[in-house]
Amino acid sequence: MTEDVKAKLSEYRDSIDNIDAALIYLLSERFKVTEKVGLFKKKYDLPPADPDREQRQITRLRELAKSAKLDPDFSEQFINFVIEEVIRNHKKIRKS
Ligand SMILES: C=C(O[C@@H]1C=C(C(=O)O)C=C[C@H]1O)C(=O)O
Repeated sequence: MTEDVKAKLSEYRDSIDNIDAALIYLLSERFKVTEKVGLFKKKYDLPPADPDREQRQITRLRELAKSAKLDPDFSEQFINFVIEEVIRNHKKIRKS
């Protein structure tokens, strides 16, 4: 690898590292809110999962992904992965 190639790759990776950090902070904020929702649902005896809400989120995010030139299938998989974890947490909160 030439020094130029190394420098360019390092520049791209610095940018990736910043984006990854932003994603972690954003996810952390999202999980802070969903924890509040979990406590709220426990208090008012609401079910941990809401499939209708999830379907609306998926539809919305698939549209957003298309306009952002991101693969809508990837976006759907990603949000399903996150929601799955949220529901797991809500079930734990409900039992606590
Ligand atoms: C956060 C909620 O609970 C669950 C988790 C969701 C999410 O992470 O976006 C969406 C719907 C629910 O299945 C909610 O009902 O709003």
